[in-house]
Amino acid sequence: MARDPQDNRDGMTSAAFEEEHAYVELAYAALDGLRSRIEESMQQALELPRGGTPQARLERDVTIETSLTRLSRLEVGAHPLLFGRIDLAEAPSADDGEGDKVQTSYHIGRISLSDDSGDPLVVDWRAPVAEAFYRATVLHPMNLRRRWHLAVAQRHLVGLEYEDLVGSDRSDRELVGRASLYAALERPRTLEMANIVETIQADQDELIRRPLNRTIIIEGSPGTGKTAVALHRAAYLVYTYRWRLERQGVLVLGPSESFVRYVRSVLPSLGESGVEVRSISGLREPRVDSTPGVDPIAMRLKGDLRMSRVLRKAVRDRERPLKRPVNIPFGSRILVVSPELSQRAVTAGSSARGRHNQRRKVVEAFLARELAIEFLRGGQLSTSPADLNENVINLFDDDLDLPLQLPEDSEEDIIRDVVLQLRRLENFQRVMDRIWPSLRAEEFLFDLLKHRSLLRLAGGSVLRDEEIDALLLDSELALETIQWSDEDVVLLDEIDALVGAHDPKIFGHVIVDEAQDISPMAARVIRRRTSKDSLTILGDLAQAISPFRGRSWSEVLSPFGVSDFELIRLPMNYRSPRRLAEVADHLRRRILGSQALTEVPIRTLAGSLDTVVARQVDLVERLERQVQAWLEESEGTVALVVPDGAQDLLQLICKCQVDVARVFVASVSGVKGMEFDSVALVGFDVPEEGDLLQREMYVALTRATRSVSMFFLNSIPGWVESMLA
Ligand SMILES: Nc1ncnc2c1ncn2[C@@H]1O[C@H](COP(=O)(O)OP(=O)(O)OP(=O)(O)O)[C@@H](O)[C@H]1O
Repeated sequence: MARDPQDNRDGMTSAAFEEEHAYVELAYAALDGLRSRIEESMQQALELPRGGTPQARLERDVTIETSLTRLSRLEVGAHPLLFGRIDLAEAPSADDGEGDKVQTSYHIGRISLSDDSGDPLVVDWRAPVAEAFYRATVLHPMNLRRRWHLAVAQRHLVGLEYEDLVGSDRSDRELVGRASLYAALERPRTLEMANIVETIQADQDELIRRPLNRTIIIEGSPGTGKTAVALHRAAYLVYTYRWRLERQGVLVLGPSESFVRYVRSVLPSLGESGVEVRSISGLREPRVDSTPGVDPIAMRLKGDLRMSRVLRKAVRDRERPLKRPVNIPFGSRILVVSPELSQRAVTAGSSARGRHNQRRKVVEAFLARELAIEFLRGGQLSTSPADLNENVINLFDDDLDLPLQLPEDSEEDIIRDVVLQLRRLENFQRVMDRIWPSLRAEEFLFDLLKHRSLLRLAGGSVLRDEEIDALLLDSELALETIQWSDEDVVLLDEIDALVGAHDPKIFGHVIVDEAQDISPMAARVIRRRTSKDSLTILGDLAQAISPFRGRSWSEVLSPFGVSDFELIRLPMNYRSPRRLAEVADHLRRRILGSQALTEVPIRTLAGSLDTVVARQVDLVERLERQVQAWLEESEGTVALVVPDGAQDLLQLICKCQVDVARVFVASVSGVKGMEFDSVALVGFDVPEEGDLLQREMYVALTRATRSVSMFFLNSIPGWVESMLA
């Protein structure tokens, strides 16, 4: 990185600086001008008289709609409008029109802007021309002579630097915009992730700009920028394939609601609103409040692919003929639904197309028609006093508009009339509910998980007895008060699909972050929302902490129905300071064994890691002191993390009196994918290293950008001591 040769010591008065300073002002003035022109035309449309021809009304609505969309695309908030400039080595030939101005340098920014004559003032970072800004290296200069990095704050240029790409002897692995990158990496964190658009590195850019209709897996250890790549790729795809993705949209999936909150401001800060960011359980419509599961056995079972067979069978079990005949009083007659008739109705439903709830109509039509034919043949005359009573009521029931048989009516007319009346009859619907009920996922799952007999009927051939026991809900629970788990919501979504309750939205591209823990059943939730083979999957097998940990990428991917994918590794760690990277590397090798590859930590900060033994009685106080010290040391954030399942400990440390705007308290699953300046790991004291605890420790420890303290409640386990030695 070099400064402009004419720079004086503070670099503020050089000719280049002045020139860029003026350019930044010009670009902001153009942005303001464009915004006020759009606002003006929208205002004019709003002031038009309300009435007018339908054509005029339509035009006005379109003007308002387009103005609002254009304004939202020009929204850069407090972020710099532009941050880079590229100078071309050779000007492109101007063969597309005589007298065209040949552009030899471009400014790169968050959005595209042109001057009054239509020449680009700022080029959107996602446009093809901007690619060289991120990717050019000395070995592959991509026709760049020089690359500039502009630091802009509050609409003014405050710093300027450049790199020469020709005539320099730097190696190809050079970081792009080193000074800006380091400044970004060293800044204190907030509880919301920041975008990296100004400092995207070449290998990240290459992944961000991969074409749409592919499945790629991006793996990398913690801090290699997977989430950053995921979000910038979403913004890139929406921009580049706008005409295809405008309606369908792009979906980014994260591991939890806290993760969704953590990343939610990145896409708006990139000026992109066409991307939905959700957790998997947050995908289902209508939304169900759910919490992460606590019982690993039930969690594993509910995520197991066998559940799709159990649920399919459970739905079929609700499509069942009557065991005994049922009488339906109808006028002065009794129509009998025999087991044999109900069986034929079920068979008609089973062989029809569509899903369970839609096929109910077929069953209903079949049954009503058969009964109407019976009616035509005379049915049975009612004799029982109860029936007669009901018949009398039926006869005077306004709703029952009994078919009046006129001589000219054809048999078909009469049948049609009877069918209509039967369908409105409560007794008839009651029979329908017995043989082919209309199913709602919540009630259906609640019934299934509450009754051993139903579970055994549905799952007896694929689940063992102890597995059925593990799935059973507490018999005291009521549907109105049940707390669904995230895994239950995955099952609800499967049931929706089986019964045809809600048709899920299909996205043009789906990006799945932290995919290592996606259960096979959750993969089906995603697959139902994905257009074929247009997926970006990101994750790290060493960070798998769910009951499905220990799988290979092929195993993770198989329930997605994708067999053709490319696996790419991100090579650099942008998060961990040296000491933490070293310990993390050690843990990674213990978890993955010989397959563990090491990423290059690029930060120079040493960082710190210490251990504390605290007794339960003074744990809260000691944590508070540590948190206070960290908060005074830097403006950043702190996380207090306990192992998953340590509910009591979590409740205890929630008592810490801390600044909630900067301190986050959670178990390991709740901090997956997130980042904090300092992290306290609390209660990881297991004498023997277990696979799960090591993985959880790995996830928790690698959240920190500066310091980690491990608080043990008994003593420092030997395996931890030897690892830290
Ligand atoms: N090119 C870059 N410029 C500036 N910051 C970067 C860049 N790449 C990554 N970072 C920063 O590095 C940190 C780690 O990135 P990110 O959270 O995307 O990593 P990750 O691979 O998803 O980690 P994990 O596996 O732990 O979820 C973030 O603060 C991110 O902003």
